[in-house]
Amino acid sequence: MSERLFSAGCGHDAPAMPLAEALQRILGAVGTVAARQRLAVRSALGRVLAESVTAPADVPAQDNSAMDGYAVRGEDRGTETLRLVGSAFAGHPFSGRLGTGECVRIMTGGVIPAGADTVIMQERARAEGERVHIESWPETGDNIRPAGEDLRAGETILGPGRRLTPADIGLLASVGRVEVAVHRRPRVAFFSTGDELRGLGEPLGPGEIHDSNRYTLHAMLTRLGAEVFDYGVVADEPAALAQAFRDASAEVDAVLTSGGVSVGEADFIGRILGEQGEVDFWSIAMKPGRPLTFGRVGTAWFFGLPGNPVSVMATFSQVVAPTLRQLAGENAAPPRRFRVRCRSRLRKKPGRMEFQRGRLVPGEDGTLEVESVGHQGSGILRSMSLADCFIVLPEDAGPVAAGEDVLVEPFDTLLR
Ligand SMILES: Nc1nc2c(c(=O)[nH]1)N[C@H]1C(S)=C(S)[C@@H](COP(=O)(O)OP(=O)(O)OC[C@H]3O[C@@H](n4cnc5c(N)ncnc54)[C@H](O)[C@@H]3O)O[C@H]1N2
Ligand code: MOO
Ligand SMILES: [Mg+2]
Repeated sequence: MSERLFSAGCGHDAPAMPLAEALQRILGAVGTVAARQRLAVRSALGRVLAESVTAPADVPAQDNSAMDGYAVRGEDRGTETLRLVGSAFAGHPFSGRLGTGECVRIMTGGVIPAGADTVIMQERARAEGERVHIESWPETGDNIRPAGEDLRAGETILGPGRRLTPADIGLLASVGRVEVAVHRRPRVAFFSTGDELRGLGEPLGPGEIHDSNRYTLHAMLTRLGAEVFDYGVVADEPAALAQAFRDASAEVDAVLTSGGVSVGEADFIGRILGEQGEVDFWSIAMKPGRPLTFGRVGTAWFFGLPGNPVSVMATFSQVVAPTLRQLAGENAAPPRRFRVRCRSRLRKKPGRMEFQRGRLVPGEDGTLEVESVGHQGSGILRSMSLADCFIVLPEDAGPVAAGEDVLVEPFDTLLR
């Protein structure tokens, strides 16, 4: 742990840190999981590439036909009848060379025979045995997909830090890649804290609730491709929490908890983190999510997420996800935010950057607009379920009147 990281911002009287500053601090401290492994291309979906991949040859390797029809010579343009001299089906090239007045039957994907430079689609021609009558000539060069049109030999097609998408998997296959080097997945342990929490299938006593945060966390971690270690529910008891901190931090890159980070008499996370590890900051100027706590325990990074279910999701998406993406070696872009008209009136007090839950809708003229999903309390998990974007309101902003522009951040695959 660097001196710099833990030299400032600690203590329960420190002011809430702006989100951007907190992120910069964390990302500056957290490196990348160095270990790599080689995986079969088929198994690499969602993994982060740890090498640069170049195309060993042009794709497609040869000029080929975009249509079923006849390969011809542009010089013969205007000739009404051509002589059929062979065929070029996909996988079965024509081995000869086209002479004056000749054509070759060709199928989509068939290699353009030597001498040919144009394909006439079969709807524009009529064959009678060896004679092919051309009804209308295209421009010379039409209906040909040139070699290297998709990829050029030597061209970098994917770079380190790329999280592989389905298209990338296909692209790798298209250049004949069998295996790729990827980063090891980040290992993340997590547990819920709270005497009131009951597991699924257990009846609820007075004042008890079902533990939902552990399920949301598991789901979001799964979307990020983390290797997860679920340590269950831990009671609001310092000794039990201290033990859980020790158990969970062994051999993982990060530990996440939910609950117990505020100032209540059963909120022990900050204290235990201080005893078992180090606290960097414990308050962030974001709503929901103010008491987000960050530090280090053993060799793992620690994130104490607030207990409120929406606070868990908001802090995870804004702070934990970028951190885990970086740990995983991903070259992640900052969140994409767009300015759109807001249909709803929004309550907001200056002080914290807010992540209100919204839904994107087409306006009267089809332009994008956003509306609030309603109740914005940080205990209203339904607001996340109904939403498809965050309405991002800056720290110093006040209320928003209906019809004003706001910034929206559409949910990506982490939250959808
Ligand atoms: N006097 C103050 N009180 C509070 C402040 C404050 O600044 N001063 N901040 C509020 C804010 S903002 C938040 S956010 C919460 C954070 O609370 P904790 O992280 O201490 O979480 P808990 O007190 O343990 O629980 C809060 C809330 O969430 C429910 N919860 C907890 N875990 C789960 C779970 N796994 N699944 C579902 N729901 C869970 C819990 O029952 C509570 O209702 O503090 C405010 N208070
Ligand atoms: O900061 Mo808290 O998450 O608003 O309820
Ligand atoms: Mg509390």
